[in-house]
Amino acid sequence: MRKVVVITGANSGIGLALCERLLSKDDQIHLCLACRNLQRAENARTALMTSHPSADIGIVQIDVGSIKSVLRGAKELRERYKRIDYLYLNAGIMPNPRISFKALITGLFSSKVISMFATGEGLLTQEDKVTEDGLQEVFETNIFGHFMLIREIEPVLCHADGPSQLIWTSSSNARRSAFSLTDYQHVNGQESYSSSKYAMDLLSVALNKHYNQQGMFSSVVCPGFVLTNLAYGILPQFIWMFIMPIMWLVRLLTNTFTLSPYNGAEALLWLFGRKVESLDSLVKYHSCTSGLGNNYVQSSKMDLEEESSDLFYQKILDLEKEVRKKTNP
Ligand SMILES: NC(=O)C1=CN([C@@H]2O[C@H](COP(=O)(O)OP(=O)(O)OC[C@H]3O[C@@H](n4cnc5c(N)ncnc54)[C@H](OP(=O)(O)O)[C@@H]3O)[C@@H](O)[C@H]2O)C=CC1
Ligand SMILES: CC(C)=CCC[C@@H](C)[C@H]1CC[C@H]2C3=C(CC[C@]12C)[C@@]1(C)CCC(=O)C[C@@H]1CC3
Repeated sequence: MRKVVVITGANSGIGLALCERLLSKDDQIHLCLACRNLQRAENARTALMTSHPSADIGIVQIDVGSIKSVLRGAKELRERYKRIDYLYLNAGIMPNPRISFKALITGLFSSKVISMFATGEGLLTQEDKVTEDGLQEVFETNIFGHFMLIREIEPVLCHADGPSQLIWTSSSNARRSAFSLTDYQHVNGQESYSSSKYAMDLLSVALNKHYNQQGMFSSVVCPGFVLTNLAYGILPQFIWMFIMPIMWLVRLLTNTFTLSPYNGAEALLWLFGRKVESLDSLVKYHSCTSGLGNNYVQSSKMDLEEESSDLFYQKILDLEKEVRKKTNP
């Protein structure tokens, strides 16, 4: 039977590169592009069909920043598939990013220069807003919409006849100090992206604890720094192209400058087909590119305590209840 692979945010960047690479690895899969914009999804399908003419590709419209859309999309997935083998939770935003050039210049002459390039720590702030659902946009898009999606399609994800895998696109920018259990949506602060990506680590650990026995396994990936639409929101594309030689030099310092979506998708692809017994819930998988341009996967321990993961899980379950009450009074 064909393996069913659903990917959110599949129409561009790392998501689209992952689709290309999955089809090259296994042309027998059924790929489902879960995107918010149908025209962009169609364009992505056309591009994928050009390179893989016999590919089996479906589309489902899901805006993970809208509960209504998630519920509608999830219903469609439940009706369309008996089982989903892989769910890549990849869609993500970093709205209105601002670089602190002062921090960048200071960082260049400090001992933290390598970690600054690897994680972007201290260099970026964002401006978040409240969605129609009354949630912080970054939290809802990067985390909560995806969580609701998982909950809604649980019946097709959890089965006795073989495991299913959830694979989150997190970030090296995920930082414990940007996250607070008392402000898990990051209402107060300007690092909503970093906070949401840290929340992803906490959630993945909790999902493993609650769902492994039901056959569902969750992993977290850091794709490194990749030049995609997300990066073009930070600086225009022509500036990135202009400083490309500098970025290749930075690659000599840190293997996290993967730069191309193809390279960034390395760890996401590596997890496809991996035996779930070999995965460690408390580990993140990083796409890495060496100075010579070779790709490989590295793992690192998550910076968390299981107790915080449990507490966050309880909070997200409470929020789910609240949101469901509002949606279906
Ligand atoms: N670029 C980088 O350096 C890094 C990126 N990441 C993460 O990788 C993931 C992919 O981003 P990347 O490929 O870089 O950037 P892109 O902007 O190219 O891709 C983001 C994808 O997410 C989709 N998306 C955004 N908001 C929503 C929404 N509300 N509902 C459904 N889909 C949505 C976008 O759709 P649309 O085209 O309609 O906007 C797009 O397909 C993100 O989670 C990002 O945080 C992590 C580490 C580094
Ligand atoms: C000379 C040069 C390379 C300048 C660029 C400086 C910064 C704009 C980048 C250095 C590290 C980058 C980075 C990200 C954004 C751009 C930088 C801060 C991310 C935060 C983008 C989104 C992620 O998920 C992680 C990235 C980590 C590294």
